[in-house]
Amino acid sequence: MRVQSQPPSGPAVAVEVKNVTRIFAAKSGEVTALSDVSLDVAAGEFVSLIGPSGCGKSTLLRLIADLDQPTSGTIDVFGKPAKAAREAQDYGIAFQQAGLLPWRSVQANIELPLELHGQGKGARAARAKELLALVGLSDFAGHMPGQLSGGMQQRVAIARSLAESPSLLLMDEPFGALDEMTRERLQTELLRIRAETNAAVVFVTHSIPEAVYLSDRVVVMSPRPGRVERIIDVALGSAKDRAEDLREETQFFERVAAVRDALHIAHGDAPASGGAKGVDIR
Ligand SMILES: Nc1ncnc2c1ncn2[C@@H]1O[C@H](COP(=O)(O)OP(=O)(O)OP(=O)(O)O)[C@@H](O)[C@H]1O
Repeated sequence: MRVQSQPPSGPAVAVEVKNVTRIFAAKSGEVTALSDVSLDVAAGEFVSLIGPSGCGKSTLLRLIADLDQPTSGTIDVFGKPAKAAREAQDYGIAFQQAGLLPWRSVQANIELPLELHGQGKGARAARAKELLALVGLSDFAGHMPGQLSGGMQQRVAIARSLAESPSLLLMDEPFGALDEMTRERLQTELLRIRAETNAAVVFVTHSIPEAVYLSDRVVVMSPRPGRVERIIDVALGSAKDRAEDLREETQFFERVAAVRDALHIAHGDAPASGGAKGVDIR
């Protein structure tokens, strides 16, 4: 199976967000979604963004993906401006809705980015085969998306985001619409995929346990206008050393409590005094 790792000579920083502010024009006046946000994500690092609803998590991810532009500040991806990184296909994207084309088979969906970028039929099919194996769907290449469960569709979307071996994955609540069991299974699968690909990941979630289980660092954002309130170093080992039983360990609960307290402080509550709006503290 082909795996991708950051070349030793490549930049050590995957994403560099510097003093980014994003102000939207709305009917009721201006909305400051992000205010002076700075954040670095190292090559190969998994960073989650968590914070109350409307604090600008998706906005920040969209800015990194160059789907939107900051009002002020700069964003570099692997040392290039976000626009150049998008043009160079340096990252893959997966969102909450799998976003598969219903009239194309699973394999054809995975091949789509390769097809759009002119890769030949044989090479595309070989890559799709590797990716189907990576996400555990080898037997479903010929199925149509509508014949798959939500969790399977999400795995297809992840396979598609990995098609061009990106060194960076941008994921906006990719498991948000799934039941708890499927969600936990896919989290473990994502850890495995990441251990194999060594891609950096920026991951938006509302779930504290999900953020802790997956991440090297958890970025806690303040209510709108979103700022980086605190960064929690999870320090629970590398992706390949994490497994289901981690969820039962004392250290895991300690990190969950640390993120929860940081969210309460960001929200202006006393620590551990009730939930921050829009964040799942289960
Ligand atoms: N295109 C837009 N035009 C106007 N306002 C916008 C636009 N996009 C986002 N906003 C506003 O910016 C703020 C941040 O939105 P964003 O979707 O980034 O938050 P979020 O933290 O991802 O929220 P949630 O957790 O609910 O998904 C919100 O107040 C939202 O209404």
